[in-house]
Order: sequence, then structure tokens, then C-alpha cells
Amino acid sequence: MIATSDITGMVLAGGRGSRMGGVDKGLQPFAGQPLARHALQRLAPQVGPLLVNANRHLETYRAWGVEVVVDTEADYPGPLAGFLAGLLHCRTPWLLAVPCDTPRFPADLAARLVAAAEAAQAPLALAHAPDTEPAAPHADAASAATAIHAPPLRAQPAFCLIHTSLLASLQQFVSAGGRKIDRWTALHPLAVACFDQPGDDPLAFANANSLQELHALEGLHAAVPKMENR
Ligand SMILES: Nc1nc2c(ncn2[C@@H]2O[C@H](COP(=O)(O)OP(=O)(O)OP(=O)(O)O)[C@@H](O)[C@H]2O)c(=O)[nH]1
Ligand SMILES: [Mg+2]
Repeated sequence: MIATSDITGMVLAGGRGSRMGGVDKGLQPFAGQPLARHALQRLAPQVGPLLVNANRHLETYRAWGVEVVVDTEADYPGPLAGFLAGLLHCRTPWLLAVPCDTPRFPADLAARLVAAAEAAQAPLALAHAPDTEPAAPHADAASAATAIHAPPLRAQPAFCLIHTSLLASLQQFVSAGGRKIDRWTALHPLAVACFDQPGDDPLAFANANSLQELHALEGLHAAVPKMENR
């Protein structure tokens, strides 16, 4: 039985943010606060200790009172480097990574990934969800949100529950030049939790890669603020 206190929650904010013009995405404002802080607050009730994975503006992140972990590999090798930084600093049996750019991720994300990992007796669990992109700014944001059709489920690999026993495997994979999350997760038993149940927020996995997407998502969020999952 995996307890909340067995899980360290980590917000991934270590990317290049190139589609956002190279800004530090975790510090971009969303609904009145920085994206990464928004994600931390969403994660906090679901886990025990918290971490932020960042590679820039470390003092700004530390000022939030959270431990900040930095990639060991230079030149932005991708989110797996963030997983590795988290596992190196994780003092609980499990690490739950979430990206900073998906501010409406489910309030029961950890519970459902844990249930999947326990059921499959797996050291890894990934979220699968409809791949919703925030629509372009819309005059009637509420109807834009509800007009989203059910797209096919897709792995959301940056949302990953990882047992810390996989540290050596990840270290080896990354130092051999591995960069793709799915290539690494394929090396281990992998559980999947699907977030397409009735009542699930269709915008839960909408992520903002450009400033236009961020503003569109912010508009939808203001119009449809309820983020219930069941
Ligand atoms: N630690 C770490 N995290 C990364 C790296 N690249 C991406 N991420 C994180 O992975 C998650 C998904 O990243 P993307 O949206 O694909 O990439 P991004 O760097 O934020 O933005 P782009 O440069 O526009 O692709 C985000 O939370 C990023 O912060 C990296 O090199 N190191
Ligand atoms: Mg993204």
C-alpha cells in the first residue's frame, strides 16, 4: 500500500521553453501566479515532500520555500534529465513528476497512478489522456471548452510515477545518450492510468507550449474554473 507520504512530488520546470521564446516557462504568469507555483499547489495535497526541477532562476524558485533540484546533464537534454535529478534527491520510495505547463492536471492524479501501479505491481505508472490542445482564443470560452470532442487517448509521459529503485537504470540510460521517455519506460513493467472517465476535466492535460496557448488556456480556465475530476 503506497501512502501519500511515500511520494515526493516534483514539478518539472527545467526546459528550454523555446516555443515560448526561450523564457523560463515555470515563471510565466497563469491565473495570477507563476505556472510552476500553480502546479506545486495542485500537487501538494496529493504527495508528501515537494521538489521543483529547474535550471534557471534558481533563487526565484527557492524563495517559494521548496527544494530545487538541477539537471546533472548540461544543454537541456529533456524531461528524463529532470526525472533523474528528482530521483537523485528523492528520499521517499516514489517520485511523481508533473510538467509545469499543464496547470489543470487532475486533483486525483497521484491516487489514480498509485492505484494503477499497485494493481500491476509495477515500478512505473504513466497517465494516458485525450490529447487536448488549448483552442485559439474564443469569444465564448465556455462553449469552446465544452465543444472539445473526445480525441484519442495518448500517453502523457511527463506525468510519471517512478519507484526510486529505477535510479540506476535511468542513470545508465541517460548517460548512454537516451532522451525519449517512452524508450526508457519500455525497459520496465509499466502501469497506465486512463483519465477519460465521465466527469474527468477535458482540459486536465491541456498544456501550454507557446504564449498564445498559455493565454488561450488562461482564458478557458477563467471561463471554466471548476477542476473536478469525478
Ligand atoms: N529538467 C529538464 N526538464 C525539461 C527539459 N526539457 C523539457 N523539460 C520539461 O519537460 C516538460 C515538457 O517540456 P516541453 O513542453 O516539451 O519542453 P519545454 O522545454 O518546456 O519547451 P520547448 O523548448 O518549447 O519544447 C516541461 O515541464 C519542461 O520543463 C530539460 O532539458 N530538462
Ligand atoms: Mg509542453
